[in-house]
Amino acid sequence: AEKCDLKGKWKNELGSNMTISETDKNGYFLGSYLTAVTTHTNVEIKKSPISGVMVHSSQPIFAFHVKWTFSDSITTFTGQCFVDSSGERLETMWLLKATARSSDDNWASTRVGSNVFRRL
Ligand SMILES: CC(=O)N1C(=O)N[C@@H]2[C@H](CCCCC(=O)O)SC[C@@H]21
Repeated sequence: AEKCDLKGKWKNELGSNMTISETDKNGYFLGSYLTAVTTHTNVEIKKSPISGVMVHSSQPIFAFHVKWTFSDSITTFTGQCFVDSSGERLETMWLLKATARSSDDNWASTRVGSNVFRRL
């Protein structure tokens, strides 16, 4: 299969954009994420740091987390980079953990979803 490279700029169908850096020889990478959406009202959305790891291969699997700079929450993404007829795409699933006031409220503090990113 052709090589799918994580490095570069990606966008998803929500309009969120992310940039992923070079991966080092151990597969670690950094980046930044600008989300188009948030559950928080009256916050200014800002770029947030990505740190992640991938397995070197032609269609690499990866995992990364985003520590949101404008809310007390973290999203972890897990996925794989594929090459198809229309180019490269990242197929991901994510978990968003928001800070709960107490363990009683914790049941409502994790969101899950899936998402596809294409090259910007
Ligand atoms: C790719 C995808 O589905 N998502 C995306 O691009 N933005 C939203 C979430 C943004 C969370 C911001 C902080 C917060 O509201 O707590 S992470 C999963 C979802």
